[in-house]
Amino acid sequence: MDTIMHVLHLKKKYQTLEVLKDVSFDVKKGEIFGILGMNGAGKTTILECLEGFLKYDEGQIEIHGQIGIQLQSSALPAYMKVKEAMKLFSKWKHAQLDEEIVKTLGIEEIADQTYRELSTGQQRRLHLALALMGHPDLLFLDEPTAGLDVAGRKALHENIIQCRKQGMTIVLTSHDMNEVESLCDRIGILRQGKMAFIGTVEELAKQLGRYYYIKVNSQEGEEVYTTQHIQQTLMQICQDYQKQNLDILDMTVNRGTLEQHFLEVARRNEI
Ligand SMILES: Nc1ncnc2c1ncn2[C@@H]1O[C@H](COP(=O)(O)OP(=O)(O)OP(=O)(O)O)[C@@H](O)[C@H]1O
Repeated sequence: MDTIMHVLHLKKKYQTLEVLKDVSFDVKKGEIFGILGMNGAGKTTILECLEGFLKYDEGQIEIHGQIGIQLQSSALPAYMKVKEAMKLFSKWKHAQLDEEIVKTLGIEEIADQTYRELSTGQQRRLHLALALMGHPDLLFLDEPTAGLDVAGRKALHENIIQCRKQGMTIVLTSHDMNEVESLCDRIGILRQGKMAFIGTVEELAKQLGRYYYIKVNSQEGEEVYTTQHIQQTLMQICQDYQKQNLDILDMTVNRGTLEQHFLEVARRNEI
């Protein structure tokens, strides 16, 4: 897969606070890349450097293609109507939005409303619509679904997946591990100013999943076992339940959740 963006040895300080110490990663064409990190890790700082809003101190950013940027909340004048914002951006970008996107984002229904009258979900859909104008190759989304309800989040996820289907590459930040798991092809975990992990969710699990978590349900209730030796433990559990005359009603085995793995990497002091 071709690379659409190279980030090499990026450094950024705010006065004396070294937020980005040495950040390097590549984004492949057509993928959804998630930047993860605890509060204050520097996710927005990276995005703003990539978007060209923020001057960085050292390093290189190479982008092959046109970029689309999602506005922050309350970025538009409160009394500007949605259709006026669409017109303004259309003039500015010399582009129209596809009918299909206007429809799926539900822009027509809110066209006559002012920005201040929009709900958080409607604002986010408008921000996405404006970012998509001009068909960018690379779309930057900073916590695109923060503050949305389940239905709003699901709808926006479908829009994001649709963008990828149309060939767009997406770089997003998120604190929602379910969102990351369902949307992102690869993730980068930021810790202490560096990328502590870059790869797929499965690769992260493989790297960290030294333990198996076994959940067993019987008429006595639920028990959870943790083991490094899966076959031995499964046999042992079956024997024990048989001995006690208990029926295993349901059993699941996994190697920990993305949230557990993320926290392990994001909080660790040493790589
Ligand atoms: N303009 C600024 N001046 C000084 N410090 C700043 C500025 N912007 C951000 N910071 C600091 O830089 C650090 C990284 O901030 P940033 O917003 O990039 O983190 P983040 O990972 O996006 O956090 P969150 O998950 O809370 O949104 C924080 O400690 C923040 O306080």
